[in-house]
Amino acid sequence: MWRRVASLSSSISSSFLAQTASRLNTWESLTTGIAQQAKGVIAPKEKTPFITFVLGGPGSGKGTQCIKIVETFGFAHLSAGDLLRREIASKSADGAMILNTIKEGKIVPSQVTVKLIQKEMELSDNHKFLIDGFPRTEENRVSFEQIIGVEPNVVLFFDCPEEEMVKRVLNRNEGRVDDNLETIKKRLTVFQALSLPVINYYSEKGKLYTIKAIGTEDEIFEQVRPIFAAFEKRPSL
Ligand SMILES: Nc1ncnc2c1ncn2[C@@H]1O[C@H](COP(=O)(O)OP(=O)(O)O)[C@@H](O)[C@H]1O
Ligand SMILES: O=c1ccn([C@@H]2O[C@H](COP(=O)(O)OP(=O)(O)O)[C@@H](O)[C@H]2O)c(=O)[nH]1
Ligand SMILES: [Mg+2]
Repeated sequence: MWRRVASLSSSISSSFLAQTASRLNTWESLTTGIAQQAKGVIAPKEKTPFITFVLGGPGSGKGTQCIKIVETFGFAHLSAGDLLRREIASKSADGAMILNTIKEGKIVPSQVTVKLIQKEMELSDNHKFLIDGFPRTEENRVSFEQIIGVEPNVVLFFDCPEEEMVKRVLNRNEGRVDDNLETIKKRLTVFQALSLPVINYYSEKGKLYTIKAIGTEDEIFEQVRPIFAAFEKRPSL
């Protein structure tokens, strides 16, 4: 519970802790639990987070495959889109802006999305995260790195033909304001222009795993499974 660590840390006035925390980046200061250990409240050091970004166009099957990854490998699933829709439903200050942005198929300002993701990560007891549908732009990516202070271990790209994505989204039937032909066209343009550069960035970094996202859900998962199975053998996961 990284949020609890953070709040305890702020209540400790020792200059050693203050100096140490300021030298650490945000993530480290949240995760090391220095403050708690100094007080003897806890506790073992938290595990290093293992972060997977799940990318792909609208309807490529990100959410569907995330459910299977959670079931098989025990990750926490953080869907950026779901977090934003929750903000709309809760009528928060940003709700109206988020709704308009989603209707237009555009991208919500990075700070808003990263803050929501950060909150969920802090609240989670898990150290393995699937971040679904984020980052969608280079600006999103940089903002995550700056605010959270870590990079993903793995980036999955569900590569699906546009025609198939459109068909799936129009049949999704979840009552979403953006599941209509007009918005899908805009989202596909945004995906090509803003999201593909992020995918290329991770490809160049050697972190990208491309999945051919056509076939049955189970067939697609058989491409995903070995990726995490290999990481499970390593001490980092
Ligand atoms: N392999 C598949 N074949 C056919 N339909 C699929 C497949 N995977 C997912 N779907 C369906 O397509 C729609 C979009 O899938 P979803 O997981 O929501 O995609 P995304 O999160 O990438 O937008 C959903 O209705 C889902 O049930
Ligand atoms: O990091 C994100 C994730 C989502 N969205 C907005 O939320 C919409 C729906 O995203 P979601 O991931 O739920 O869609 P999916 O790709 O799963 O269909 C996107 O089109 C964007 O308008 C955003 O602005 N930033
Ligand atoms: Mg989705």
